Parts: sequence; C-alpha cells; structure tokens
Amino acid sequence: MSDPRPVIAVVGPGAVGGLLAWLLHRAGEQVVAVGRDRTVAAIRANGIEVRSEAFGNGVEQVPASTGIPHGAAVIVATKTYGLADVLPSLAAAQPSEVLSLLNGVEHMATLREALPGVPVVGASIAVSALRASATVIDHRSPFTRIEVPESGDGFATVRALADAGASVRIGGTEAEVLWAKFRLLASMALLTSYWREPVGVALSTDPELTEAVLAEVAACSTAAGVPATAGEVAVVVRSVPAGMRTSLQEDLAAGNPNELDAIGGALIRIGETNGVPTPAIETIVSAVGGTLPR
Ligand SMILES: NC(=O)C1=CN([C@@H]2O[C@H](COP(=O)(O)OP(=O)(O)OC[C@H]3O[C@@H](n4cnc5c(N)ncnc54)[C@H](OP(=O)(O)O)[C@@H]3O)[C@@H](O)[C@H]2O)C=CC1
Ligand SMILES: CC(C)(CO)C(=O)C(=O)O
Repeated sequence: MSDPRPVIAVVGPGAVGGLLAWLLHRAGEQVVAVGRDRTVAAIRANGIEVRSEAFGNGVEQVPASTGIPHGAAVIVATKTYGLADVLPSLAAAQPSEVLSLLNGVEHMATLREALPGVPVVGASIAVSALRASATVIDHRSPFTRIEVPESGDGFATVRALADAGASVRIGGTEAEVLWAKFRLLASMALLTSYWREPVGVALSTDPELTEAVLAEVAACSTAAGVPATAGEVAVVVRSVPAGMRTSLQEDLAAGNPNELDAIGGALIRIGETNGVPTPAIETIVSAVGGTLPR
C-alpha cells in the first residue's frame, strides 16, 4: 500500500514559495500556502499565477491560510529576516518534517533550536523567480533545481517536489549543500550589489576586488568545514550567465528589506569566529548597506 500523501504547507508564498505551491497544487498535492493576512487574502481572491517558459503560464487556486495545519509537512520559503516571525507558529503546528529552502548558512541552527524532535533539513534552490505582485510570479530561469542533502532522502516534500516537476538531486551533507549554494550566491550577491551591475560586469570591473571576495568566501567555507579554493569558486561564479542579477541587488535597489546580513554579515561573523580576515567583504557590506554585524 502506498503512503498517504501528507498536507504540505508552504510557509512564505512569495517568489520561490509561491512557485512551488503552484507546482505542487498543479500536480494534485494537498498544498496550503501559509502567509501573512494580505497575501493570504490576495491568494484566496486570485489564486497564484505563474508565468514561466519552463512550466507554462496558469493560475492555480491554491488554498491559503495564515496558520500552519497541525502535523503538516512544511516547506519554509520566507526570507531569512522573516524566519524568526514564523518560528512560534511552526513549533506550535508540530510539523511532521521541515524542508528549508532559504539562502544562507546560519538559519539552520535557529530552525533546529525552535523545533526539537522535528526532522529538519536544509536544502538549496537554484531558480530565478520574482514577484510581479502578491499573487503573480515570474519564473525567469529555465531551471528549478533543488539540492537536498542525504538526510532529506525520504522526505514527503522532496518526493512531492520531484513528482511535481522540479529537478531534485539528493546527495552530500547539509553543510556541503548549503555552502555550495552560499559560495556562489554570496560572491555574486555582494559584487552585483556593490557595482549595481549584472554578474558579468560586476565580476570584471575590479579584478582585484573580485579575487579578494572569492578568496574570502572560499576561506570562510573552508573554516566552516567545507573546504573550497578561490579557484573553485571562480569557476562556478564565471559559469553564471553574464546578464544575471541577484535578489540582494534587486532588494537593495528597491529599498526593500534584504538579506545583506544573512549573506555578508554571516561571512564576517564566520571569519571573526575562525580567525579568517574578511576585509573585502567588510568594505562591500559597509558600502552597500552600512549594516556591519553586531
Ligand atoms: N527569488 C529567487 O529567485 C530566489 C530566492 N532564494 C531564496 O529563497 C528565499 C525566499 O525568497 P523569495 O521567494 O525571493 O522572497 P519573497 O520576498 O518573494 O517571498 C518571501 C515570502 O515570505 C513571507 N515573509 C517574509 N517575512 C515574513 C514574516 N515576517 N512572516 C511571515 N511571512 C513572511 C513573505 O510574506 P508576504 O507575502 O507577506 O510579503 C513572502 O510570502 C530567500 O532566502 C531567498 O534568498 C533562493 C534562490 C532564488
Ligand atoms: C544565486 C541566485 C542569483 C539564483 O539562484 C540567488 O539565489 C539569488 O539571487 O538569491
């Protein structure tokens, strides 16, 4: 007899969460988009619309709620700065599992501390998605790749995402998965935000600064237990399409709340803890946001 499919709650139905909730609902999963009042009201009124070359265009009437159903299998897709606000309701819902798709490396400790006894796994997602409005999502990348560590093998959310059409790869430790994404994201996000240019121009404008950032990111990764060289980071970063922009850059340009602290701040904190100097990253963080960590 096959396992009954659990209710899946997507907490944070923005660009990433909305896209995944839409995909899951289209695939026939029992999915609920869990958000704040205005977004929930908008989804109830309009459904979630996705505009995507990869998946096609369409509206799905995804059920929406401000509360997490008890015992649900949860996908967390808030921004890092929104995580603290959802932790109490997440803990109260006693989820059967929690799959985090947040960018960054510091949030997993926070999640685990709030959810003792709950299976929690940190995965990463490579996708380019942007909200055109509260309920309309532009899926701009031809890919939607989710990297899940070995510990997430068997998660109902992972199986459902794969069945719904996301490209899911399972392998490695959580630290390896999160740092692989973080090394790429942090290098690109800091340089694109500093130069206010797409990746290609941001990497080539000041080669010395670029090399310094890549070396500091690699050194922090190594210090955190996931060895990497600047050369390895450079190969991955240089394989990204030159015209790509990052969500940190977009958020800073729009004056929106942003993940500068979860990206640059985290690297500076990791450097401080491990005796790794991060002068280039500090210069960029000060210049773009003035938000140096405590
Ligand atoms: N967009 C992308 O292409 C990519 C994003 N990521 C990562 O995925 C994560 C989500 O990003 P993204 O989807 O772009 O972000 P969005 O801002 O589009 O969506 C975030 C969602 O989280 C909700 N949220 C934020 N703060 C709170 C809060 N305090 N309480 C409850 N809900 C909250 C928002 O609520 P509301 O609806 O009320 O605004 C929104 O629904 C981030 O860590 C990002 O770095 C990773 C790869 C690519
Ligand atoms: C790496 C990138 C640009 C796309 O996946 C991203 O995660 C972001 O901009 O937040």
